[in-house]
Amino acid sequence: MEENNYKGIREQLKVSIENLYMGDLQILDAIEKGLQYKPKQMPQVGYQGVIGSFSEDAATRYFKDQDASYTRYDEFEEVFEALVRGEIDYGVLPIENSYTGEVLEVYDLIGHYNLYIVGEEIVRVTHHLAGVQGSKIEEIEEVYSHPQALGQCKQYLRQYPYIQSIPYANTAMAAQYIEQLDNKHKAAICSEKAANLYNLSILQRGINTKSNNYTRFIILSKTMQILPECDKVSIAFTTKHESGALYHILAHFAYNGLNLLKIQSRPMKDKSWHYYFFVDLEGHLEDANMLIALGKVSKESEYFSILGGYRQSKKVTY
Ligand SMILES: O=C(O)C(=O)C[C@]1(C(=O)O)C=C[C@@H](O)C=C1
Repeated sequence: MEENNYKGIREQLKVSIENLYMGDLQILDAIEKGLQYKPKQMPQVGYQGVIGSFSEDAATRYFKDQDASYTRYDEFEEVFEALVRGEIDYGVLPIENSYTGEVLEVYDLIGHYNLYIVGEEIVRVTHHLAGVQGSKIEEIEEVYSHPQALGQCKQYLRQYPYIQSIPYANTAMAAQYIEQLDNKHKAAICSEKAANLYNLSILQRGINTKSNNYTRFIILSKTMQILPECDKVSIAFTTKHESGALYHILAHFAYNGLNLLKIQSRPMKDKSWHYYFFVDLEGHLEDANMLIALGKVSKESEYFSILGGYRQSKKVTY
């Protein structure tokens, strides 16, 4: 009598997913490693700016239940470098604001460094105009802040066309600089915490154009770390330069019932008019439909990388 080789649907599904990743099995290995990760006690966390920045706010909110220690860096790229060196376990970086949009430098750095997104935190961003003690709005000639913050307060600043907006590395670093300058003609746009810490007086509160002003921060790590409740997946890929290439890739998300949350393109710096696509999808890296779609996309794209699976940030309630 002939033997029945029926393996069961689950077993067959596993084999067909494995076949889909043939030649790219390291992708499945990285996911499996990510699923086995155990949260580290007392992590070292890095962010750009100084205390009082929105990045510090995002970092301390995200790691509030862990006994984390924090290291500050002057530039976004220094946070990436510290992660690669193993100096910190996590880096917290702004990626997108609800009003001014993407922090493009951070997208470009994600494309350049092989790091993973392991979480995200959305924070409410309220900006204040702050000057040295005794200064008055009418006397301000220059205002310093991060370009994103200047953009988020543009409407307010338009009332004072004689005030020059000067880009600075970070909102709280701008506040610290104003304290050092001790000049009543210069001001910073920063958080209330930064104004208090750097001994500035708030000349005008809440100057952001939209009161519902939020910035989404990502948490980066050297390894994939997938929590059980993960409901968001980020990937990066490049397509062939031919008709329908992106359309065909996006079709895999539609056919597998995946909701696309965001798509962003960025130029490949060493290949003119070619682009990296960064895509966020709703779902879990353990789901069969997700693995099938990503397996197909990896086969059809010239470059493909899973940036991570993580939990979507909770709604901001403060
Ligand atoms: O963290 C800070 O305070 C920053 O200056 C950075 C940053 C950003 O790059 O988006 C963070 C949040 C706000 O959107 C404005 C500026």
